[in-house]
Amino acid sequence: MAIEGLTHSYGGHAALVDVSLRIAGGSFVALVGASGSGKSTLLRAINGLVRPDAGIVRVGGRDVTAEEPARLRRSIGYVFQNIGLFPHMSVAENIAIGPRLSGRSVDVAAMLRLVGLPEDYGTRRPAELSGGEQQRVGVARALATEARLVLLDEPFGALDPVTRDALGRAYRALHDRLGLTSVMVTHDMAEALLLADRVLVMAAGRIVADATPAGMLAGEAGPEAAALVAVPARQAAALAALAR
Ligand SMILES: Nc1ncnc2c1ncn2[C@@H]1O[C@H](COP(=O)(O)OP(=O)(O)OP(=O)(O)O)[C@@H](O)[C@H]1O
Repeated sequence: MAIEGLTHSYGGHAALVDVSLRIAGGSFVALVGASGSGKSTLLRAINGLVRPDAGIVRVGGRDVTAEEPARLRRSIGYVFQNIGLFPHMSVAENIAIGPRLSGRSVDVAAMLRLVGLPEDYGTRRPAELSGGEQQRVGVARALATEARLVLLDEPFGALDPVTRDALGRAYRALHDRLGLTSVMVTHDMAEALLLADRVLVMAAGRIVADATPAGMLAGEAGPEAAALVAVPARQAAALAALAR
């Protein structure tokens, strides 16, 4: 995926300022930065939920800013915090809805197995699942579209730390197995460092750091990144000292 000169304002407020970026197919990119720095706007400009004022987004060589948003969203997976499952539909219907809109059928049982849920969950309503299970359904729904690019906006943010860790690692394994390209917004720098191949830091609508997790930890990515990395690094050191 390639982004060139992406710029967007809400009213007079600049949310994205001339963002250019290349993301290699198969990579797992984490997007971090302070609240309001433009992370969600960047994701939403990629899948057409936000029409940028200027700039180009190319996915697989085609300019998606020119595409019809509904169609685009059926080819790019999107997983977000409060996943927005339809409460009156069964889990199976929720998973099948995207493909159905494109006139395709989907093997719901296979999708449930893929995200580690029992097949008989298909008949349940979302309210009959835990938050973590609902989030797994959200991942299954995104992947049922056969999307190979998946955007995740704080996907595990509302979960307890144990479930969050398990789901993050399970998603990373799926990413590797299916050869996905994933872009994940997270507020948790430790999660970004542990899951991603590459970490981007945003501030005031711009990308201010871009490095591998190892590069971030080595202090190669500049002051904004160093400040964010200092927190989990200090916590890890403190925990290691406690365990001694
Ligand atoms: N629909 C909107 N209308 C007006 N302003 C908006 C809208 N959406 C976002 N903004 C503003 O644009 C800026 C970037 O918002 P965005 O949601 O992209 O940030 P973010 O980095 O994802 O924040 P957070 O981490 O809090 O989710 C913020 O200042 C926000 O207030």
